[in-house]
Amino acid sequence: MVNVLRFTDVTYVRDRRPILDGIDWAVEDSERWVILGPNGAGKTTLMKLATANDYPTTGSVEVLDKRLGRVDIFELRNRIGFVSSATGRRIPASEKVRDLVLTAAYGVEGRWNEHYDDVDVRQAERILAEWDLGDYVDRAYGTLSDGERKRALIARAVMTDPEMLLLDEPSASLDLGARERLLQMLSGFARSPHSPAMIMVTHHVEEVPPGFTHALLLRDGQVQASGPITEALTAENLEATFGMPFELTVSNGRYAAVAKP
Ligand SMILES: Nc1ncnc2c1ncn2[C@@H]1O[C@H](COP(=O)(O)OP(=O)(O)OP(=O)(O)O)[C@@H](O)[C@H]1O
Repeated sequence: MVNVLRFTDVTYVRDRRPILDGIDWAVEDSERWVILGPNGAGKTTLMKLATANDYPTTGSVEVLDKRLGRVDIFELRNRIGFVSSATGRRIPASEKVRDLVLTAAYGVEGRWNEHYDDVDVRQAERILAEWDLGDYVDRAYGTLSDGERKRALIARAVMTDPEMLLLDEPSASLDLGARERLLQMLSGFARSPHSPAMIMVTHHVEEVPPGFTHALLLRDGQVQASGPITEALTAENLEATFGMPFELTVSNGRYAAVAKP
């Protein structure tokens, strides 16, 4: 087991307000974490630190064994796969799907005049096929549906064989079918021993892919619960996190929560 992420007493303060407050959290390479919490709880801020896109105000964040503030963050970011709605907005609409994945190997968005090796082209096409986009390699990114775009962005994120894959609300805005399809694929990916550590932010327990092993529940910048998913993702912890009582059910690894009448 290798530690890919370690937060020690992390505080992140803006406008004199603690947005993250005393966070202790560690992730190992075999773990798949889901992060839940109400709007404004600090989930995106946590992601920014975990992807080396910002620094804590106090405390320490170690990403892939390197302490933020003492390491070249550009070298570190090459070892991390990250998908968020902001990532998608940076992709030119005319970008071919194959190039979208291929350019990840060179850390650029939008193909210019780079030369790519055949081996990279084949790898990009293989990954696209794995994410069910084998027939879309010559399509422009802007012509894809939301669900197809999400899968294309994940394919791009895994192209560089990252040691950690972070997904910020990958199912947001997807229709039921597209969401279920994505969840099935994420579930399969999560269960593969060859996959990197995974961390996924979501607003809904229904979107937790089976195979995810751990959960972190955040409220007002503080950890309400954290640990193996069966211990952390409980009705009691959801109530403490969202401030209302829930009935929580689990069936075939899928969670569902409704407010108690
Ligand atoms: N740079 C900043 N300056 C001031 N306030 C900030 C800054 N970044 C985040 N915040 C505030 O910190 C709080 C947490 O924001 P964050 O985006 O991390 O929450 P979140 O859990 O991801 O929310 P959501 O579920 O709505 O996406 C919010 O109240 C936000 O307005």
